[in-house]
Amino acid sequence: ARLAYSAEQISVPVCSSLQVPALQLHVSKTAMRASQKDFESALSQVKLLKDPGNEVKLKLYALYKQATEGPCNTPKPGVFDLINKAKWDAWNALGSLPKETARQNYVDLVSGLSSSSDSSSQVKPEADRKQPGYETLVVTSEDSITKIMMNRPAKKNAMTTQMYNEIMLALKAASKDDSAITVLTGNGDYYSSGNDLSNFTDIPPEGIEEKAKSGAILLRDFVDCFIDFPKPLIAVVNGPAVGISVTILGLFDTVYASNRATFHTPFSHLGQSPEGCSSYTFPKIMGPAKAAEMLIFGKKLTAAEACAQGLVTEVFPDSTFQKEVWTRLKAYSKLPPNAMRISKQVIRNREKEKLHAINAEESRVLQERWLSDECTNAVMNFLTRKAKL
Ligand SMILES: CCCC/C=C/CC(=O)SCCNC(=O)CCNC(=O)[C@H](O)C(C)(C)COP(=O)(O)OP(=O)(O)OC[C@H]1O[C@@H](n2cnc3c(N)ncnc32)[C@H](O)[C@@H]1OP(=O)(O)O
Repeated sequence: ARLAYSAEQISVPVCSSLQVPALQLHVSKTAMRASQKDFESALSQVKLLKDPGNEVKLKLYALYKQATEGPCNTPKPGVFDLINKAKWDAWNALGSLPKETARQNYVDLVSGLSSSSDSSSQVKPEADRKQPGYETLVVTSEDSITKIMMNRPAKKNAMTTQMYNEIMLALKAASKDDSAITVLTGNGDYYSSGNDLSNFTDIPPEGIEEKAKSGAILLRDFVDCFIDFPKPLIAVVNGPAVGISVTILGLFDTVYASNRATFHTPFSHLGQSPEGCSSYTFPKIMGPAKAAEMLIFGKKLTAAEACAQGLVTEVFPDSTFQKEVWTRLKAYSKLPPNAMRISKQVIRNREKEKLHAINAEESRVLQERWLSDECTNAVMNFLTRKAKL
């Protein structure tokens, strides 16, 4: 019955009944002087508030009636007269609360609503809402959404070692914050061009084997964070996506893409092999033949193709992408957070152990690939391509 009330259905009777001349208030003289002015000002203030929701409106209605007429004195409406019954119930629940107390409670409630609506209407610029401590990301939390935005637009959001570490930190923080959903997206024209190939040039004194080993540990830890992430995780793919930024999409709950986005995993071209659990999630999502074309032959998919194959949830025109996606996400973020988390667990939990084992195996294989001539030559080709031009 509660869900059947629209804000409009409730607000008309509640607000119209608030428009009662102050002289009709029967209160004691001392209390009148002290709080009638406050009460009257609360009555005016309430009309300026943003819709506070049906529950609060019922409270306001009940306190108003109690303050002006005393305890509930009308017959109980019939069971099918849902709105009037809810209003009657709210008023009747106040029992014999004195009029003065009801009036004071009304004033306090309106004052609380005014201050909270004042602070929520002050929209701070993104720079002020930005969480500190990240150099390669912009992390913000609002409207129950934590947004993790990769922020190396000049490098097409290529993922450096620092960015992998910061994404892990941001995901761990988001898993514990009070947001309902978490979003990964990219700043600029790319979602991400995948692993930053210059990661391969930073060889420690212990040698290339050590580099491959630490890379495999980093990769495994990074992908584990996605496997274990407890809340709904949404990718907002604002542009082309390459390599690991594509493969981990199989671990997201929802993937929204601009029609400018493409999906490309050129592992063989780079002498490498699949990661991000894609060797398991891609065949499961799109069937083994389509998965092989992407993961072995590096076929680049358009957003529409990726959607047809189940990797992408929905594609939006680039011109309205941000507006449409964020409107939808804001609506989703208002759903009960525990229910969403539990639904995600029910959907994902039985696969977790398997995914961790697959991640470990893919990381082990890649560690060897990174030491191969095929990989070294491909990376050198990319890093020296401009010099050759
Ligand atoms: C430890 C975990 C390891 C996990 C392993 C994951 C595997 C993968 O992710 S494989 C995929 C690796 N990525 C690529 O192969 C993409 C390489 N980049 C490109 O092919 C092109 O840059 C592009 C097609 C993405 C964009 O081409 P476009 O001509 O439009 O722009 P550029 O001038 O090339 O790029 C601008 C700028 O950004 C640099 N850059 C872009 N992507 C990368 C990258 N992945 N690694 C390093 N640097 C990248 C590019 O060099 C340019 O830099 P400069 O302006 O300084 O020249």
